[in-house]
Amino acid sequence: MNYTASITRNRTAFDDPQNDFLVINNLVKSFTNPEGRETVILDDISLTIGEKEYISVIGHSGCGKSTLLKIIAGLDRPTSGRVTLEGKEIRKPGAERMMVFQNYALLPWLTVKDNIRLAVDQVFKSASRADKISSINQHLAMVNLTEAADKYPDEISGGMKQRVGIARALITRPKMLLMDEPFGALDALTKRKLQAQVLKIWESHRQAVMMITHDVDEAIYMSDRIILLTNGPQAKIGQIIKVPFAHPRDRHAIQASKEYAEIRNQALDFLERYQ
Ligand SMILES: Nc1ncnc2c1ncn2[C@@H]1O[C@H](COP(=O)(O)OP(=O)(O)OP(=O)(O)O)[C@@H](O)[C@H]1O
Repeated sequence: MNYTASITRNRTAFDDPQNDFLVINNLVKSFTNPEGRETVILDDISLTIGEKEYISVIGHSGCGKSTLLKIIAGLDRPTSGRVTLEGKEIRKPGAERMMVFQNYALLPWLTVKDNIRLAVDQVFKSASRADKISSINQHLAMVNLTEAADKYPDEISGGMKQRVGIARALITRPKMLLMDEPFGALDALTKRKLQAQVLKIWESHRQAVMMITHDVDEAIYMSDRIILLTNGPQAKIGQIIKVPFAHPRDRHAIQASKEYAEIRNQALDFLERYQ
């Protein structure tokens, strides 16, 4: 395999040659505390994401990663700057952007199947009952949950709950998947299995992904670019690392390469510098 690592610093919007599917332009986000003092959390973030690109965002706790994701989801608004998806400004949540949360966010009184059905009913209001059932079954199978379809969330493991969250997000065919530490609450083995499963699904149905993670190996294994944020307040994009490995990826093959160690060290050095 011919890997060529290219590592760039301080790239800004429009630098990416892919396309301008999601464009974050000079985004600033501040919060005002109860005494009326304003703190700038995210400071002048500019970034362009391609429509089939998998992006990871890494940064120390509290730097503003979830805030950035929430703004893209339309759950919060920037203080200044703009975020556009296919040229349209994001002002509120929409079915073309789906979130996967770290703590699953399933409805405990609904079965696995019905948690997924809820998303289908909200997005595909006019689809026939037969089509909905067939799509739900297909997505349950995709994340290996067919056997658990009629169980309730408190009857299944954390890894299974996260697979329900992923199936629920994927079934609506969003153009962009927003994942906030999706594997953060899982044990090491379940985490590896689910990372591989999600990557395999993404490799066969590519869409734009922004995933927040604290795990450098996860970011390298899964993503096309890694966005490193400096510490808050006033966090900025400190560095962007392009991951040069082609998809589909084999974790062991890429980990054995010289480029993997190089990228890993770059990311860890950055995080150490901003401790
Ligand atoms: N609604 C809010 N009002 C006031 N301050 C907020 C609000 N939401 C977030 N913050 C502050 O903004 C900063 C960034 O928070 P955010 O949750 O985005 O960080 P994060 O990088 O995702 O952290 P972590 O890695 O720990 O999840 C924190 O200091 C947080 O206290």
